[in-house]
Amino acid sequence: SVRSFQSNLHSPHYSKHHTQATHHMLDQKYIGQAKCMLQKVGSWNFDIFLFERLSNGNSLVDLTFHLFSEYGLIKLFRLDLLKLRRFLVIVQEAYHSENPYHNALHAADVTQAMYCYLQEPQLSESLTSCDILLGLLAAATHDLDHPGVNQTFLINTNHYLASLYQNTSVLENHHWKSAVSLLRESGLLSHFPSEDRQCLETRLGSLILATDISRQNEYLSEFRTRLDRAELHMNNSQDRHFILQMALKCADICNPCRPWHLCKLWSHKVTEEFFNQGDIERRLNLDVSILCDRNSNSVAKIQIGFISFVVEPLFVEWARFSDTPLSHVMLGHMTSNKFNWTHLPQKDLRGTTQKL
Ligand SMILES: Nc1ncnc2c1ncn2[C@@H]1O[C@@H]2COP(=O)(O)O[C@H]2[C@H]1O
Ligand SMILES: [Zn+2]
Repeated sequence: SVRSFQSNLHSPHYSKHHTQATHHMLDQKYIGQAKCMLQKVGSWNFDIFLFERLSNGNSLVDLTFHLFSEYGLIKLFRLDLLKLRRFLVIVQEAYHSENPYHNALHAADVTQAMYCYLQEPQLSESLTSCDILLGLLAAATHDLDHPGVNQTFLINTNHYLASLYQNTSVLENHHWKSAVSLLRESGLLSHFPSEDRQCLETRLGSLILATDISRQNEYLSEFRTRLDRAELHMNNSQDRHFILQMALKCADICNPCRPWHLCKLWSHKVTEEFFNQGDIERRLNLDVSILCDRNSNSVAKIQIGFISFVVEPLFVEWARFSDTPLSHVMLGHMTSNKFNWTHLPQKDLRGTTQKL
């Protein structure tokens, strides 16, 4: 179980005096434990931080590759194993490891959450293999080459991406276009008929663009309306695509719905990235963006606002659509995490990762 890996990690075997050979054996041991963790990849408690350390920083590659094989997508779409691995490696490397939050680990976390949602009865009973392929691809690539600053910053500093995409969904357009170039560069889908490839690239864009958080209200009111009118039919391909968009949106902001120790780590990472941007803005004499001022914000304050105004409204609708044990677990964590941010003493709010 996951617990036994954790205790292994603290075992006294790992001392400075080990030989090359013992290090190799330890590597093997970690790889074995990472493999073992993948047996529980569908668990909402999956500890992606632990998996990242056991897989030596390759969580996005290893996790996505595992899901592709588990779904039989490799055989079904006649994917070349080497091309697939190479594609996943260039995707992982195109994330900026120096970003505290928008790095390959966030992409791996979103992919794992997406997998959990794809397994929900409403989806698993209706999605086609093509839908699943797209859902996983979109999750893995949705923040590709993220610069660690937001759209406002790019606009205010006259970044070329802002003018290229005319100040609208600047980052999401860039993530999409980057994903498409890596797909083409890897040749992963080069054996597909060109209409199929075209369709896949377009749908990929529509999924990634849905993660633009500034457009959340549009997606949410459409979701609400269609739920009210019982208008979502999973045998309709457009409705399935809409649900994939909503699932990806949920996966992207699900970190406040994870168990407390995971939620806390993500919150500190995202805040660190916001505050870094604020520091740069201050240095450049720009207005410091609302959530980015470390002098007037705290992690807890940001989380309480984010949960109340962004996460809760989305997950409440999702739970209407997919009224399952998982949805209840997520809402339960969300509520108790919000309670913790509101009531726990300062010393219990710090984020820590245990070391190998
Ligand atoms: N725990 C969190 N607290 C505050 N903002 C968050 C949190 N998680 C995600 N976000 C924001 O939600 C956004 C979703 O899209 P992005 O991943 O581009 O960028 C994300 C952050 O800006
Ligand atoms: Zn994201």
